[in-house]
Amino acid sequence: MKEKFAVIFDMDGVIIDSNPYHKEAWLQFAEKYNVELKEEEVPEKIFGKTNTTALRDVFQKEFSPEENFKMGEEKEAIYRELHGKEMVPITGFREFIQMLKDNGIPMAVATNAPVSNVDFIMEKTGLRHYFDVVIDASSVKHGKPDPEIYLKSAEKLGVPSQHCIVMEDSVPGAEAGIRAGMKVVAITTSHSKEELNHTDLVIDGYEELSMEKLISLFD
Ligand SMILES: O=P(O)(O)OC[C@H]1O[C@@H](O)[C@H](O)[C@@H](O)[C@@H]1O
Repeated sequence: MKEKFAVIFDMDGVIIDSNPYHKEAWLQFAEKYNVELKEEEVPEKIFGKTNTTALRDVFQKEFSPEENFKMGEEKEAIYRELHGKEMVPITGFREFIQMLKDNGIPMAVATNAPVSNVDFIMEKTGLRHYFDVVIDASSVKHGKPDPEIYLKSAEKLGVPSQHCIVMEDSVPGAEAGIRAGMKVVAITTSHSKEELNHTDLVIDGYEELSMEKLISLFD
């Protein structure tokens, strides 16, 4: 691959290992509203989804945009309270993006999460300055698994989508990257290798990645 490539990161489960806290937050939220939500249902119903989709699937009804926003923010306040004190990037993540930066690789964050969580996580981890583009759920019409957020990120980075690598942990997120025509590397923070093995590469940790390995995805 002679041309420059770009890397677009999902946020939850890729930059920070947040899904255990999201799971607990959703269980508390559902209990408060007296809605049945079993722990084992959370990965499929919630991981990688927008709050609008998760609220619809958990409550089994459609909410107005205003209700989605209000209830979503209520759930996220529980999440931030639970995760805020101990938030650190996933082991090896900081070193990985430093390596990309040193090699002049453009980087973006594209997340189904609301902007309130993006701001909170970027501030807590101090990582925002690494990214040329940061896009949250409010900037697109259709969240992942629709490819819109990844296509928009590539456009903003000024890199053709076939020269982009997506880093994902969720099933809908990996689908969005594949549908965007990008290379997808999946990390097993939230799902098993088997659930992610339709991607280009599955890793258990960032220490498995090098510039050579990333370049070889385009061979
Ligand atoms: O697109 P990302 O970064 O995986 O984030 C989207 C969602 O990821 C999920 O895993 C969380 O439970 C959600 O609450 C969150 O909004």
